[in-house]
Amino acid sequence: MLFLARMDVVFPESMSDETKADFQVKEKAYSADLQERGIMKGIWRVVGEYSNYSMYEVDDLDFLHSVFQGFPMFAYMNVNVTPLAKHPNATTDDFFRQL
Ligand SMILES: O=C(O)CC1=CCC(=O)O1
Repeated sequence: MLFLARMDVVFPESMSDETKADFQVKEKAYSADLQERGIMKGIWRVVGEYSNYSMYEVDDLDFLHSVFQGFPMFAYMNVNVTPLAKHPNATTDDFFRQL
């Protein structure tokens, strides 16, 4: 099953630049691992915002939740998830293989 997530990152104003940078390094490594494992199918920056859209292919909602909870920035993110079904007009079953 495919899921689209929007993540909005909100760091507290009191957080230092060093701490933010440390979170960003850890987030990048965690994200790269998810992509290598084929769990995260892609991630895109929302232009002009500290937000992303990312896509996940998983069979289990509890597992998806654990994936989100594992993000180092999880405590500082608002996550909205949309499940995606096949559109009747889609010309392929595997969009990502086209990329
Ligand atoms: O959008 C960001 O920079 C935060 C983030 C969440 C997952 C990821 O890889 O980065």
